[in-house]
Amino acid sequence: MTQDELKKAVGWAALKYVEKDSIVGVGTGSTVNHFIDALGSIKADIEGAVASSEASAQRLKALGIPLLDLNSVDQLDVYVDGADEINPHMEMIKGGGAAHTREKIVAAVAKNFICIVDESKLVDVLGDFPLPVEVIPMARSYVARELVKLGGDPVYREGVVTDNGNIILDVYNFKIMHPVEMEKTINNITGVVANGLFALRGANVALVGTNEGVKTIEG
Ligand SMILES: O=C[C@H](O)[C@H](O)[C@H](O)COP(=O)(O)O
Repeated sequence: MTQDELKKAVGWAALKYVEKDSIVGVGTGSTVNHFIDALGSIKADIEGAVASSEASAQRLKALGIPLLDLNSVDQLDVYVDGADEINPHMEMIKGGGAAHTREKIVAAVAKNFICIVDESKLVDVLGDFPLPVEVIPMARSYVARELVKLGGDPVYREGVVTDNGNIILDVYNFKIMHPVEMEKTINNITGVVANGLFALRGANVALVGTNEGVKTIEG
């Protein structure tokens, strides 16, 4: 199977976590795009969706799935999203598409985070994928210097502006042995909006697309 076929398989497999008449939290990215297509096939059975990005919102809208503002929702049963890396503790790196800040916010409101990935995203130690950090534009150089002090190698993602109007620094050469501490440490740098580590709030379930079928890992 191609990587896109594995993504499609997990996108559709995630439908089984969607309750009737519920509001669904929807992530961002090429894997989630398959989940959005799947959601379109049951749109009459759900109340609507909360999107974690403008891109996902557009896609949901195009399929006629009602969009809700997160501020009008107390709790979501499920949040479905992809990841750039996921480790055996269900901790992730996200933000390859610069959407991680809003993803964290929507995930925070959800009871269950269902992570959908193809098997290339499974790792033992996070950090081969450069860690995305969303930064207020005027703080870019300061934050970059602080990230160097932590042992990383930050690179400005040229030409990318997040949905929140900020910039992204991708941090190379981190071997992230303690994701929770690292997530807190980076978020404490003044000027950082959010970093792409999802360790304080990891996934509850991972659906992994493999050539032998979709595997379910519970956290
Ligand atoms: O900012 C983007 C998100 O965190 C994505 O969920 C992540 O990058 C995975 O995307 P994809 O499913 O396209 O590999």
